[in-house]
Amino acid sequence: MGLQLPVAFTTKMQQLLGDEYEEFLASYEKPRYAGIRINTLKIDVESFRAISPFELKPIPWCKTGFYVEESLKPGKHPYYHAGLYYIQEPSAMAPVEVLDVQPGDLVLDLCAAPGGKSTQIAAKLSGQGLLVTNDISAERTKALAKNIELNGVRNAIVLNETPERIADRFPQFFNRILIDAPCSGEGMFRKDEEMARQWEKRSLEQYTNMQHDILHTAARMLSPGGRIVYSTCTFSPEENEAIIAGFLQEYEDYEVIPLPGDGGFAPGRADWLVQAEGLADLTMRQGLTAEAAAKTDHCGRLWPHQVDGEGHFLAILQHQGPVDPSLDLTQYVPNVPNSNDAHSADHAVLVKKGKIRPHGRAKGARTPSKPATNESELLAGWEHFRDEQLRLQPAGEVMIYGTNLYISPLSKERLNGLRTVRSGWYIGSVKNGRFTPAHPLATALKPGEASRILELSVQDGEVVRYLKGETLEIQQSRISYIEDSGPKGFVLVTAEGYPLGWGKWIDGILKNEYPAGWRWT
Ligand SMILES: C[S@@+](CC[C@H](N)C(=O)[O-])C[C@H]1O[C@@H](n2cnc3c(N)ncnc32)[C@H](O)[C@@H]1O
Repeated sequence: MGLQLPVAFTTKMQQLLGDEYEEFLASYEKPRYAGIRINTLKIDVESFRAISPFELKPIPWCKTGFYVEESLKPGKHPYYHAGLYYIQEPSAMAPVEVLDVQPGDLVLDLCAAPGGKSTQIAAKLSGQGLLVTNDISAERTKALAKNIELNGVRNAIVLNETPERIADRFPQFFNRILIDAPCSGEGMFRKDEEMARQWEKRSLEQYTNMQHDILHTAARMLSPGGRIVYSTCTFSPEENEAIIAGFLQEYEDYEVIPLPGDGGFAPGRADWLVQAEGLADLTMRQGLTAEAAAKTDHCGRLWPHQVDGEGHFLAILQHQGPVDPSLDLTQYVPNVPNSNDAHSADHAVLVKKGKIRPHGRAKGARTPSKPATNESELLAGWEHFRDEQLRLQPAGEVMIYGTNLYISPLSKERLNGLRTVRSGWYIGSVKNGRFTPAHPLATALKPGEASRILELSVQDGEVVRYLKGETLEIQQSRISYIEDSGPKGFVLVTAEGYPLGWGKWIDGILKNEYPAGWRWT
């Protein structure tokens, strides 16, 4: 075997799995599985299937997930850069599927970086409601924010906070909470050999303490009748069933509800808590009752020797409510219109080359002549740009931080004092007194929402040149624009109709506005 598994790990798994162990061990000889999840904020599954550059094999527990051949490098396709799909380990798609997110929900993803599950939640919210996505690591929230933006999410707030500080601000607020807990990562050994090397150096107790604290703090933030999904990518019962049993013992108004039967989930291993040799003392040490331990049978596991995936643990913790009928979730969140609906290539061709009809433009709007210096001038800069360049009236509060503008699904007061990486949809900033649209404004737009569009073809290499940051020669006839905006100025650049970013067109030249940190390398 190429991969060196830690001896203490294999000994423990042999003890736990008994007869199943050889099969489990043999799974490490198989290649790892790669998956993509279609981002339904940008394209529906059938439309993607029609244009997919890869052969797609469905993942049983996720309707939008597909196995793909890793050697085809899905991260190196323009459609990835257009946010049409997210590359995600197949088992990792399971927790959000059972979180049961509906458009309009108030969702917290507490341990979210780099954002695989957050982007999946955002797709399920379909632009309505709120996603608060958080990670304690400042470094990792950079990737989280980027993935939120690449995937065209408008209604997310990205935090870099401790769960306690969020709980102080949002008591009983969210009706869905995901805890994809930090863990010893035993299910990652095949994907990342470094995890196997690190495993022995880390203390299990350090993880279980963290997991306990995160779950108990999350319970403070759940509204009555809401749901928490707890997941890990590790096999150890200490980090899984034992955490859930301890929680159930303390919180009698929760139950673990069974996982759907069609996803390939194996049951939780309550028996490991009460019977397995060497673990009996664990239950005793944690004072777990046999009754609480037994309830963890309803948890679920994806095993690498039973399904095509690296493995995961998940538990649905349902609060018994009752849901307060006076609790109207929308009272917290201004009604951000659902302009993130999935759109197909048909929508993309609605905009034809050349002039297009004006829509929603404020007549007589003028470019502000002086540099913007105060909040009302910053706002006026945005409004002018919106009326001139966009066909969109987004609801939600425009928040100003320094010279940066966001449209946020929450009021500024709610976020005061919290380390906020993104306070909503980043729409632009003011540079040299002029409003400049932000890159995430472009990535979350639909082609029909921009007044000036350039469609590049994926086939002829032009898209890649744009993604590399090159200046392109583009004839005027290729720019589509509304009648009175003219062809000059900011252009929404698309890959066959799917937005990539901004360019600035003047006299046959497209100046590239694709951000340096995002470029194709
Ligand atoms: C398994 S990873 C999350 C993966 C992510 N859910 C995804 O799907 O892309 C666990 C994350 O928890 C974060 N973390 C660790 N301790 C935390 C804490 N106390 N509060 C919040 N996040 C924490 C880590 O920085 C790490 O990014």
